[in-house]
Amino acid sequence: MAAALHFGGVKTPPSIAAKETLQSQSLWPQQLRFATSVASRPFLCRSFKTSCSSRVLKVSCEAANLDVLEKNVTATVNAGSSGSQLTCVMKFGGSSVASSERMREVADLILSFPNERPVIVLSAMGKTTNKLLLAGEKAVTCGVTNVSCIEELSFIKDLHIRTMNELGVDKAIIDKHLEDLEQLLKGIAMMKELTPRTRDYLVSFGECMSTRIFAAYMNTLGVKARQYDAFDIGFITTDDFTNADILEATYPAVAKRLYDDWISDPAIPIVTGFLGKGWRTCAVTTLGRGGSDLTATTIGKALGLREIQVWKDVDGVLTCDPNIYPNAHPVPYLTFDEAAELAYFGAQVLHPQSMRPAREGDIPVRVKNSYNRNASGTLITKTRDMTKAVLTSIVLKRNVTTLDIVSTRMLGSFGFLAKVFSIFADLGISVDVVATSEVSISLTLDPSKLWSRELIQQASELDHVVEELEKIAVVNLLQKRSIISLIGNVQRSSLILEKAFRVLRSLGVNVQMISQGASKVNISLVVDDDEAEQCVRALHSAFFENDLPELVIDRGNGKGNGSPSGL
Ligand SMILES: Nc1ncnc2c1ncn2[C@@H]1O[C@H](COP(=O)(O)OP(=O)(O)O)[C@@H](O)[C@H]1O
Ligand SMILES: N[C@@H](CC(=O)OP(=O)(O)O)C(=O)O
Repeated sequence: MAAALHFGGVKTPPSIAAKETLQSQSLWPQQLRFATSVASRPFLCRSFKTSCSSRVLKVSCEAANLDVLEKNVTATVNAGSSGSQLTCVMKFGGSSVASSERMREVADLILSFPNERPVIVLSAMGKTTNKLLLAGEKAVTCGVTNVSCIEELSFIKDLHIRTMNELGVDKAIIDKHLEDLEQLLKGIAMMKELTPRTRDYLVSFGECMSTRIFAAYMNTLGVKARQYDAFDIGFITTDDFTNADILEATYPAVAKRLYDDWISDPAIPIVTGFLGKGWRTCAVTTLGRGGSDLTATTIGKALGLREIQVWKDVDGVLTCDPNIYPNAHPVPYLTFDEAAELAYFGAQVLHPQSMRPAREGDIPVRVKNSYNRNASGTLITKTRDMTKAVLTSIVLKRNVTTLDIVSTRMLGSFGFLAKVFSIFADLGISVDVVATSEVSISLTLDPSKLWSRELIQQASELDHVVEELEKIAVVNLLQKRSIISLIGNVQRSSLILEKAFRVLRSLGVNVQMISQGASKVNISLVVDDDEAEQCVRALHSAFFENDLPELVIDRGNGKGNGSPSGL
């Protein structure tokens, strides 16, 4: 296998000390509201402006027919005072709103920021999405008459009804959803199939119900709140069911709808996370698992808000997955690039695409713990002071397939690389990590793209990839691999690699591939799945607890004997 390392120069990002100082003085400083220019976000009339004019894309979507009308719309924002605009997004994930008790806590948390006028984004309660998917799968085989006995359906009904009872809200608000959900499951049972499109419609019930319950609860507290289904307020997506992308038309549409409503009748918007509307089909789509983070950052960008807060069940982005290493600790600052890389390479804490809107809108993202609101969390911004940074976080992506492709020299090097990548493009398979020489390529395939397909389809797609590649190369397909990503200051790559390899060598682990991404914040190492967790734990100890193994001598068995030598 050929592995290529490319260590390019990295510019030291300017310090964000000024912004950080403001934020440390007061958690959500008013001053930052005016930090970015209105001109850079033409749709918005922020601060003291009383009206603004902008070109808005109006999308009307009717039965597989998309009309995109460009219209000059004058949105009049009669703010009255600087204090009346929406200020931030607060997103609460499933773990934050898992029960009535949690919903009370979240309402209290929101109200503990009296200077904020937030847009709230909610996920489905607890593990509702998983339960809905399981119920759907059971419905395929259980027969129509047995649908009402599906355990997960009963669980979902009980959870939501109990929550409404305990919160004292009118149960009628989700009666129709519970009825429709059961009907849908009967439809699936009758058809004996669960298509990706139906799957998305099925899981949408989770967010549609949690937001209705929460908005009703806020109203009972005397706080005016208004529920929104994202697919009704302009979240326009591709029709890639289960993993849809947000289209540009979303930003002006969402901004117009939320601002118009806010101006004419102010009420805290409570928006369903995770959901959209396919631009061709007009059917409900989802943004991929964990997609409510992306909903939050999209709204933040659309409205040009001061800050996007994502409230989780951990004290921020941690130095590694706490399920692998319970002593992982919070990372106080990250750049959008670091966070994106971390999310893309498998850290469940953020949706892989969620940093894009925040970066484009240059809106800080704060990851906080709704169970421990005083923890300072992680602040994600465009730049940060990297002078002292070495490693920020270690991320593990399991169950990866790697391919070693060596040219049979039927093509020149240009033709070879182009042909290889065109095969992946034609099959719609994303590649994660790549290392190349002139005549060979080692790469890993993005498992999330394969997960969304049926197992049988995955297997035949892999066969097909290999078959195509074998026309020009010798191919070696290796499964059950893991990517360990070292996210940090790759300007210190030699230091990072020296330390990392010392740790891996002490474990007797051979790295099968190594690559540094173009983002310059990530070094990826590919190892066997069954060695990966042990490696992450040892790397964490070495980098974050200074528990570095002694230098070792290789005695020919690849394991070393623990006695120091110059590496
Ligand atoms: N590097 C990491 N930092 C923080 N949490 C992580 C990390 N890697 C994995 N996790 C997991 O991500 C979970 C939070 O993400 P998620 O479940 O999507 O939150 P929510 O449902 O609240 O949006 C944590 O409970 C933790 O187990
Ligand atoms: N409920 C969806 C969307 C989401 O973002 O959830 P969470 O915020 O709990 O990760 C899911 O489980 O994927």
